Amino acid sequence: MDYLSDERKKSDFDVEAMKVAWAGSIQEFQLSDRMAKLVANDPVFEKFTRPMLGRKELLKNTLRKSAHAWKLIIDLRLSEEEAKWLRLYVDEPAYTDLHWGMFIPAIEGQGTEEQKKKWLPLAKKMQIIGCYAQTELGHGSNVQGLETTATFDTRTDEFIMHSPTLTSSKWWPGGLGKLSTHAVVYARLIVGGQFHGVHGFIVQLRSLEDHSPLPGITVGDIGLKFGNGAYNTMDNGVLRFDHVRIPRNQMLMRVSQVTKEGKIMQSDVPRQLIYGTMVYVRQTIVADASKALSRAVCIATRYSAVRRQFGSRDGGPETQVIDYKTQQSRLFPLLASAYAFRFVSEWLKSLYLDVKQRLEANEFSTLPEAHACTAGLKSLTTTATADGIEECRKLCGGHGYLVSSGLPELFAVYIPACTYEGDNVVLMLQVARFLVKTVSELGHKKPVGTTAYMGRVASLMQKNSAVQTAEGWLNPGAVVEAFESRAARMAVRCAQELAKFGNPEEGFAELAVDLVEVAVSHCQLIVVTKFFEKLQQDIPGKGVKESLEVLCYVYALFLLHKHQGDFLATGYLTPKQASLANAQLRTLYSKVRPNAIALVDSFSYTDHYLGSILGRYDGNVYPKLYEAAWEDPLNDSDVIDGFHQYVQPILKQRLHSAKL
Ligand SMILES: CCC/C=C/C(=O)SCCNC(=O)CCNC(=O)[C@H](O)C(C)(C)COP(=O)([O-])OP(=O)([O-])OC[C@H]1O[C@@H](n2cnc3c(N)ncnc32)[C@H](O)[C@@H]1OP(=O)([O-])[O-]
Ligand SMILES: Cc1cc2nc3c(=O)[nH]c(=O)nc-3n(C[C@H](O)[C@H](O)[C@H](O)COP(=O)(O)OP(=O)(O)OC[C@H]3O[C@@H](n4cnc5c(N)ncnc54)[C@H](O)[C@@H]3O)c2cc1C
Repeated sequence: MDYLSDERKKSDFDVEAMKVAWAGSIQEFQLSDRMAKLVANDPVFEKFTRPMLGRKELLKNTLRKSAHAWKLIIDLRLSEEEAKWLRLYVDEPAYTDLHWGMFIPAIEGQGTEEQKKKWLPLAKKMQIIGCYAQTELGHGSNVQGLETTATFDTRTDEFIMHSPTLTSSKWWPGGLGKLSTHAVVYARLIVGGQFHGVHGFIVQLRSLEDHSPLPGITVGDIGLKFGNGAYNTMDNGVLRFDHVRIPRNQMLMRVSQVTKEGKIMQSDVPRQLIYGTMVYVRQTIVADASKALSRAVCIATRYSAVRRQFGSRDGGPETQVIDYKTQQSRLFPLLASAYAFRFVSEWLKSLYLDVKQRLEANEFSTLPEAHACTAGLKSLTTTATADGIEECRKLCGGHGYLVSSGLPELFAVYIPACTYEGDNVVLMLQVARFLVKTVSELGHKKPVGTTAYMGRVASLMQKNSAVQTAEGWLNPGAVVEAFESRAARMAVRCAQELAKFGNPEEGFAELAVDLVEVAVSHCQLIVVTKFFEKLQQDIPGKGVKESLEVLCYVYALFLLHKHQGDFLATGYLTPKQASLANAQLRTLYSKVRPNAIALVDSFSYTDHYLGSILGRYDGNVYPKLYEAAWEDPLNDSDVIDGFHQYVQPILKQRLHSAKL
């Protein structure tokens, strides 16, 4: 029985067409759908018992699933793209994520042609397993502060990898703890006693025969992390080197080369390319944010339609909690954000691919913008998603706290995204630096791309909003101009404050909080703009574009309401205009309401991937929650182990004293 069928009948758009719009194209939809079903129908990928397992059993279980996934990839001759989707739907962090997601991209981006030819075939056939070993116990954010050394020995034509201090121990790399045979290790290059910056080195860690650590290498797992199951399926590791020698040709040499004689040769490639893998991964993290948020929203939306509280005094049905305005005002902006992040990630991927092609042709002019966009959008979307998952848990009331809701594990797995690949504050400060530089160059350099609006800064500083009615906000020009004016005015104001400091670095440190707010406002502008640009494309299907338009306005006006302090303080809006935006937002929520279930169905998630009783497609929540309770190991017997030993004596003592 489909308990949500009445809800599904209420929608006024073509759900199948929306699935394609969400996926990006019919091909993407079919590919992803095929992989989702392949995983969902395979009992090896069962995941409901995961949070109950001890660490060793948990990790072994992950290895079993990864091996099965690899077998499927080989047997079914899946393409790299199909394999990526398959791993995503297996939905279990594993060493393979770092192998495919960072080790291989690091070699692709920073290796020479010769190095790629040697290492990539081995890695792609999984004859070696690699990880990305950058962070240390003492330094993560400050990459230039890493302490591991790679000292060139001209006599033997080798680098000596060494961990000179405790704080130089590599700490955190996923896949390092127990599984990687190799790592791209980031270390201070020392040639002729001089420091020549941090570079990547391919280092073998474990024997390919018996997997034992090679001489001079100490390696292990860093221990349990937040949550049951969750990220504990990953062997984040610690690594120390004691004068380990590697051949010279294992330094990744696309940016700088060290010759046999110990000479450093710089190519025309900027040194920032050493950070290139992080740019690539940050871009993928934005797409992952839309996945994680849409999952949480799907669970909370379906459950909000099933759950009823209050409202009936005559024995009739109570009110579905999704009909409460407060529930809508918390849930629908998250639904809109999931779509907004999906479309901005689509755009970011195309920006990244363009930059990648240019880099391959040694054209580096767009790298700073790519860095600012990937860093800023990674920070913005992961912060919103982590907060959004927790909000979805609250939206599900008490049952959201049950592991079987799927939300606790999703939250525990997701939240480190705010930290890994760059702490979100540190990344926003990078965006702020880029914006301040853009403002300072306005006199002689025309800003382009996502900062083009800064070129109109004079008019954005003067013009105020012309919106007079709530309907007046349903105008892309009015909304985008509001976000542009806010971002431009905040950036200029900050630049003026910075100019008051004699030392710019001192000013930057002092004004860091304001600078982060400037960066956030710029990134929100990007997301809003890219959503409107998406709506200008041809989006087929009855009512699909109209529904997306509603979500786009919800996203923008929700942000406007949330940050109305900024919009008012910069003088672009009057309090009346801000309250008109809020009135429009209420109307928009009423438009989302009948489509809410269809909008989450459009994510096309299988019940396996959602992993949630509250978010089941058929809405059959209560019987399944009840059944699941009896599957808990505590309910294997009526009297639990330990009762007779620890509880009964207390009870007996009470009976005894009562007799007295
Ligand atoms: C999925 C789960 C697995 C997780 C894995 C991990 O976590 S792996 C570990 C993840 N770890 C982290 O994410 C660590 C986070 N930390 C970092 O990325 C860096 O240490 C930093 C960016 C914070 C500072 O860098 P810095 O000390 O070099 O100092 P600086 O600020 O002065 O910058 C100098 C110049 O470089 C520019 N530029 C900077 N980055 C990039 C870039 N990617 N591209 C292009 N350009 C970039 C910057 O704009 C500036 O340009 P300008 O003004 O001269 O034209
Ligand atoms: C689950 C997980 C997986 C990971 N996987 C890998 C991996 O595979 N490979 C790898 O190399 N690393 C990995 N990491 C490490 C990760 O990249 C770092 O933890 C991350 O870059 C943050 O650095 P940090 O830990 O040094 O934080 P810190 O920089 O110590 O942050 C602590 C606090 O200081 C603040 N702060 C720091 N610098 C500044 C500043 N300049 N201005 C203002 N505030 C500042 C931060 O905002 C934060 O609040 C992983 C981490 C996690 C949690």
